[in-house]
Amino acid sequence: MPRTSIPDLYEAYREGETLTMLTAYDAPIATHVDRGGVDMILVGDSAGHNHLGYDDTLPVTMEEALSNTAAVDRAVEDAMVIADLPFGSYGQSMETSVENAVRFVKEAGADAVKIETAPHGETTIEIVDHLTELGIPVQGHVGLTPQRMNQIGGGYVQGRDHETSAAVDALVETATELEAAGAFSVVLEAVTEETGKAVTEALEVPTIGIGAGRYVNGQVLVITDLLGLGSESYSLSKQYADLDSTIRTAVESYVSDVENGDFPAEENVYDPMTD
Ligand SMILES: Nc1nc(=O)c2c([nH]1)NC[C@@H]1CN(c3ccc(C(=O)N[C@@H](CCC(=O)O)C(=O)O)cc3)CN21
Ligand SMILES: CC(C)C(=O)C(=O)O
Ligand SMILES: [Mg+2]
Repeated sequence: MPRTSIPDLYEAYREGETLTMLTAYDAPIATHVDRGGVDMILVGDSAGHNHLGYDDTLPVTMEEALSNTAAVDRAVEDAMVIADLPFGSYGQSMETSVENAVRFVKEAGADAVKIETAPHGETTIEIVDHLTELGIPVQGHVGLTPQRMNQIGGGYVQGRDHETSAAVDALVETATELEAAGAFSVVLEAVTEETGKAVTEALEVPTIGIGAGRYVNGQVLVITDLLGLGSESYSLSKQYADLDSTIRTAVESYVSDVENGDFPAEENVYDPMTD
């Protein structure tokens, strides 16, 4: 069975199914995310802080993002694999933007790419248009766009002052422009529920929310938040497991077993060769 395609996604969406997406940065986690049944796996540039130990997403390089995507690609059978284009890998010229996006498809096995767009960001909207024409499906991303954190200044909810504000109008217009440029769906990050609803109503393609309330067409979370693995807790998220304590307890038990001489035990020791 081939992986989930754009038509498969649209069919599920038309049938009223709420779409599911999670991030993954490596093969073992991607295996569980895939077999667990999500529609889309995003190899997020949130790997920066959640996988690679950086402070945020900005330092993530092409090579790191390609390596993460290839690892996820090798593990995934069913879900659509979307590569998040890292900061600086698109936007400086159409040529390098296309070249870099193509590498995710050709070298790393991505089925689609995702690009962040600032309010009315003409440059990235044009890139979405070009990539779509070349056969690379593009997911848009508006609202809080962490690659612009140096401008935004922190984890601030975007376009908060209700439907009347210019900020919300700009979000709706930008998402509409992304759809017109060919984006197959649009991620909405950290916006009020009213904004999420307004953008979703304005678009025909599905909206995927993270901290965008209930009236969107799909949800995405960062996998390490969901697993309780080395991340802060955010009110937009939900923690379904506590891997931090599971892993810490396992490591401490190993250390004390070795120190106490309880590991290796008899069953962990090889017998001599017998004839
Ligand atoms: N691991 C991880 N998971 C995430 O979900 C996540 C990140 N990292 N990094 C940044 C983005 C943006 N996120 C967030 C998180 C909280 C607010 C929030 O509650 N903002 C408050 C202000 C908080 C403040 O004063 O700093 C607001 O009212 O705008 C917004 C966006 C979560 N996101
Ligand atoms: C949170 C999602 C949408 C993302 O862009 C990421 O994980 O990098
Ligand atoms: Mg991202």
